[in-house]
Order: sequence, then C-alpha cells, then structure tokens
Amino acid sequence: MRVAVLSPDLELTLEERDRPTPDDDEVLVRILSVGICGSDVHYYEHGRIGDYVVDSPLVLGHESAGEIVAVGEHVDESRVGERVTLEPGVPCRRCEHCARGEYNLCADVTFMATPPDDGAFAEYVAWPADFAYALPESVSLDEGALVEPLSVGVHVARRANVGVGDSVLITGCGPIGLLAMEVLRAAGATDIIVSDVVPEKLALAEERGADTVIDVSEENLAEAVDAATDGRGVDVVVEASGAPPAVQGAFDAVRRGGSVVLVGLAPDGEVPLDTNEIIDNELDVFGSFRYRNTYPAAIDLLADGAVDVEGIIDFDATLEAVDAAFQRAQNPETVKGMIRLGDD
Ligand SMILES: NC(=O)C1=CN([C@@H]2O[C@H](COP(=O)(O)OP(=O)(O)OC[C@H]3O[C@@H](n4cnc5c(N)ncnc54)[C@H](O)[C@@H]3O)[C@@H](O)[C@H]2O)C=CC1
Ligand SMILES: CC(=O)[C@H](N)C(=O)O
Repeated sequence: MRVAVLSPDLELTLEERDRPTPDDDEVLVRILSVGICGSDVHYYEHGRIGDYVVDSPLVLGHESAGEIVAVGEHVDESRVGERVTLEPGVPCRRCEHCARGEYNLCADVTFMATPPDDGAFAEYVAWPADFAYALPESVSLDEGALVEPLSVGVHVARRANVGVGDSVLITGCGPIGLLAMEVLRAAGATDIIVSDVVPEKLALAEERGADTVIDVSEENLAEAVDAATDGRGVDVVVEASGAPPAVQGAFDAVRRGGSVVLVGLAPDGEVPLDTNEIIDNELDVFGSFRYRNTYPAAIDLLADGAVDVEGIIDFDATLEAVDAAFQRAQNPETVKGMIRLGDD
C-alpha cells in the first residue's frame, strides 16, 4: 500500500509499505478521506511539537474515515463494508483515568501521527474495532473524517456546560474555533461573537452564523465585546487560537461568574495572567484536552444536520499531491484541506 511519510529532514513523500494485518480486536480500514490538521502542518514545517519530535519517519494524519475491508478474529464479520470514522487516540484501558472514563487523560495513549505513532495518510490502517465508529449513510466520509475536530468542540461544550441562551466568545476561527461554534450553537448558545486576525476567516465565520465578528488586528477585544454585550461580557469564552493576547483577553471579555475554556495551545505554554481578576470575578477556568466519549454524539449531530463541517473545507487533493496540499494548507487563509484516497 502507499503511505505519505514525513522524514526527519521534513521531506513528505509517498512510500510503499506492507498492508497491515488486523489483530484479533482490530478492523482493517481502507482509508478514503483524511483532513490535514494544524498539528500535521506543524510537524511538516518544524519537525516537532513540544517534546514530540519527528526523529524517525512518521505517517501524518489523524482525521480519517474509510471503509472496513477485513476484521480480526474477535470482531463481527458483518462489519466488513461498514463506513467508519477512526478515533485516533487509543488509551491503555487500564490506568486510573481510563477506569474513570477520562481516557483522554491516559498517559499511555497511542495517538495517530504523534511520534512515534503513525497516522492515517495511508491506503490502509488497522485499528481497534471499538475506536472505529459506524457512519450513517447520510454522513459523508469527509464529514466522518472531521468528526475528530468536531469532537474537540463537543468536549469544549461539555466542559463548560454551555446551554440554552448562553452568550459565547470564540477567539480564533481556525477549524477548532469554527467547529466549536457549530457545537455551541447546537447546544443552545444564542449570541456568538468570534475574533481573529485574518479577515477571510472572520468573513467565513460570519457566513456560518456568527452574530458579531471582531478583527483584533484593528479593534480592542475587550472594548468590542463590551460594545456587543452592553458592558456585561459573555457567559463563556472559548479560547481557540493559542495566541497569548487572546488568552489574556479572554479574562477581560467574560462576565463576572462566567467561564473560560482554554483549548488553544500557546506557543511556549506560558501566558502571564492576572489571577486576582479570576478570583474577584469568580471565574471558572477549564482546560479542554482532545475529547472523550464524544464520537457518538458528534456523529449524531452530523446525522441530524445540527452542525455543518463541510463548509470549512477549502480544497481537496489526492494522496499523490500530498506535499502540494501541505504547502497550500500553510496559507493563513486556508481553514481545512482534505486528502481523498477514493470515492464515497
Ligand atoms: N486542546 C485540544 O485538544 C486541541 C488544541 N488545539 C489547538 O487549538 C488551537 C486552534 O487549532 P486550529 O483551529 O487547528 O488552529 P489554526 O491555527 O487553524 O487557527 C487558529 C486561529 O487563530 C487565529 N488567531 C491568531 N491570533 C489571534 C488572536 N490574537 N485572536 C484571535 N485569533 C487569533 C489565527 O488567525 C487562526 O485563524 C491551536 O493552538 C491548536 O494547537 C487543536 C486541537 C486540539
Ligand atoms: C493538537 C492537535 O491538533 C491534535 N488534534 C491532538 O489532539 O494532538
């Protein structure tokens, strides 16, 4: 089979590898659609994210969907032919966090496209059967692949318990911010404010239903949120950029007693904060790390038409054109590129 491999000297090329054989509890999936995530692009450009270093060849890609073509001994044969999306992080299933159901916090997780674990820019992937979720006919394979970033939004909504009538600010209109917006609206948020520094992304957010857009390269975030909320601030801020000014600004934009959810990863992980402000205003601050138990809900949201994920796709490309696709994905105006390895 063909796979797209990133070498330690950051060349992204196609290679022939043996098709994997599924273990007893695994399914073999013919991969048909894979999203290019910001983390893939980061590895492609820099060869590392924090302590995760591409020091041996790595197959990128963790937003994937396809069709089951074979199953292991312990998996129901009737699953062959099923269209599935793959949850990319498989935990150890034994530690305290796994036992509590907080498996996204498992320290022993195997996460696709995170060194040393290979990802899904490959024609076939063998994956645990219970981390391969059936897609209804009405959900396309591109949508299936984007269940992954959509799940980040589902986890955010659950962390902050966003509910009917809440006002929210989302800082950052990349895939994570835009898909979180979908989920927050489905959860009942009614006043949605977004911020970014790229006008094209703000225009897309507005097209997708944001009530107020703030270009923070031109406007002051706190002042603009004050103007949009009559000085009250929003109930919930979802920080989805990782930009230090946005992280700091989140605490000025939230109402007293409101919540701030931190999703964006700051470049060096350190942002000075006024902790007295958090205490005085009795703010709830949540970290939100990937997701747990979100795939069924995210698939249902898609099947119900409650969220749109395809509208964030800017382009698609074949596996042969993967390097050009990664170059295009580096454009600040690009939101989401997809690699398609076959037809739905
Ligand atoms: N906590 C988690 O589980 C996860 C965290 N992430 C992180 O979430 C963040 C967002 O991910 P993506 O949407 O894929 O990234 P992205 O890079 O596509 O989007 C970030 C957006 O923030 C905008 N931005 C830059 N400076 C800003 C500012 N001062 N105010 C508002 N917006 C600003 C950028 O123009 C861009 O549109 C990244 O930091 C990523 O590493 C991504 C996936 C999972
Ligand atoms: C940070 C990412 O983009 C990725 N989805 C991950 O959870 O590692």
